[in-house]
Amino acid sequence: MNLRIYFIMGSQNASHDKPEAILEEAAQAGITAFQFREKGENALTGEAKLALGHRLRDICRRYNVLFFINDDLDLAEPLQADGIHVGQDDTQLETVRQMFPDKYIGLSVSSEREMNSSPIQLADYLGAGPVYATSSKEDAKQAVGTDWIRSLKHHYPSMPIVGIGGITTDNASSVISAGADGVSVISAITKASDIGTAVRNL
Ligand SMILES: Cc1ncc(COP(=O)(O)OP(=O)(O)O)c(N)n1
Ligand SMILES: Cc1ncsc1CCOP(=O)(O)O
Ligand SMILES: [Mg+2]
Repeated sequence: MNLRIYFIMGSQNASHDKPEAILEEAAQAGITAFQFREKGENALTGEAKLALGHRLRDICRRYNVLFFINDDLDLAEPLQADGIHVGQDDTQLETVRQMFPDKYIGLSVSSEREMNSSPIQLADYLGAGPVYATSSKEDAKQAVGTDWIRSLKHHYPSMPIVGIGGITTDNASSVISAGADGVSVISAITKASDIGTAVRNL
């Protein structure tokens, strides 16, 4: 499971181009994982969401990029997702693991309290953040900094961790130096003037 450059996007993040075009360019440039996160005020629902999911899934398959779905467990089978990402307010990790014993499952963990109350060993990786301030998530928690990655890695040395939130080509190396196995980004790619360069710099 290669989470080194983990790109997240839904149609709400693709203001200047089609999500398919953005993902194709990012995949060509070397992202290793992708999460379909269709969320927020103008997010697609129902058939339109599923159809976009299928198109993005196909791109990931062509480039050998891992395909994750965010929150919406109903998409996992129809889109033949490699994995699912859930947070603390989503379906409980125990339930997700029971439903999908063979898929990768990621869990968001933002604090010591969340860490202590989560069945961490049921996860395949942890999403740690927001590391820095972000404007891509309306209900984002307070930024936790790279110290949180250090602390999580200390408690779970063999659990893969990706940093998320406000990560850019300038600060990604600090996230990796703190112990993360990968960086997870939305705007560093969707808002880049040159997506290929952004991915390669990440
Ligand atoms: C890789 C990764 N890490 C963290 C998150 C955040 O998940 P969550 O806290 O459930 O928030 P939403 O993304 O659902 O708004 C993530 N999606 N991916
Ligand atoms: C989904 C999510 N979870 C925590 S921060 C965040 C948004 C990350 O977006 P960006 O990379 O643009 O800061
Ligand atoms: Mg969630």
